[in-house]
Amino acid sequence: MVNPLSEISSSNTTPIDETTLLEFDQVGLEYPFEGSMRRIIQEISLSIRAGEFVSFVGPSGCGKTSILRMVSGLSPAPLGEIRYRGQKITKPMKNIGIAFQNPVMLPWRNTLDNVLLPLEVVQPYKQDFGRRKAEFVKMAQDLLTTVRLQDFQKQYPWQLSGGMRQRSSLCRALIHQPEILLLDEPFGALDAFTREEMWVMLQALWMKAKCVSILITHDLREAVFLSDTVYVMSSRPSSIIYKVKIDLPRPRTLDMELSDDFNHYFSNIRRHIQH
Ligand SMILES: Nc1ncnc2c1ncn2[C@@H]1O[C@H](COP(=O)(O)OP(=O)(O)OP(=O)(O)O)[C@@H](O)[C@H]1O
Repeated sequence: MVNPLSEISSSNTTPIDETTLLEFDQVGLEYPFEGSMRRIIQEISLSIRAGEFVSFVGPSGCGKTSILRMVSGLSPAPLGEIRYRGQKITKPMKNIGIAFQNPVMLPWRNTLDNVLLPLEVVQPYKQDFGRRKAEFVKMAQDLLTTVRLQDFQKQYPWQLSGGMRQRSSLCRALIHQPEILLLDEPFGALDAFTREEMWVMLQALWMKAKCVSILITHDLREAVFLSDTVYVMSSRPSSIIYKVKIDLPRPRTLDMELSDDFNHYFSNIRRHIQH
């Protein structure tokens, strides 16, 4: 059985940089609703280490997607602050990768060219694109190989399955080596078998990229499988009601889902959500 103290220990099996990359300091959120302001997030304070994989789970409408928007800087935190390397996030961040539930790929570009796209538009890669193209193609091919799409580089999005498109979009989100990867229910549209395959591939990508990953998901097994830390949010106005460190060794395998430890984590998280 899992030692219950592991839930408050800082043990982690992934060799990563221990420095804090992101800090949430009394972050709150409200939106206008029917003529007044409605509180969505009451207060969240937490910190995320460089290279950590965290998930947020909680009831619909508690503000999970809004957390990603605040971290991205597209909608900076209106109450309290989120700091990246000690600096308050006030504008869109440059070094993030994003993957959503429905990957948008350009239909006139093949898989390889879709993955390369960020390097054509994001500095400092953009200015060097012509000169370093062979190196960039190699980077894209390495990512595609990690998700077993090495034989589909020349296919167009409409020639790929939903799972393949999502794998390509994860490669595209990581090609510019972001420090933070934001994942908003990336596998929500996939069937259960494909989704589990995607967990394994995302884990492989993340272990190579060593970036912070923040996953929003309704799938508690997905959160346990992938995360170093799972945060459970209450309903609106929300706060963090439970934090658990997932002390399973990496790389995790799908067989681990059957283990007592895995199920202990899963049922504890589910119990806190039901509360
Ligand atoms: N731009 C906005 N203006 C007003 N209200 C908003 C805005 N964006 C989100 N909301 C409201 O804030 C609340 C939280 O939205 P958010 O999408 O962050 O929740 P969520 O936890 O991700 O939900 P779900 O699990 O259903 O995707 C919802 O009630 C939503 O209607």
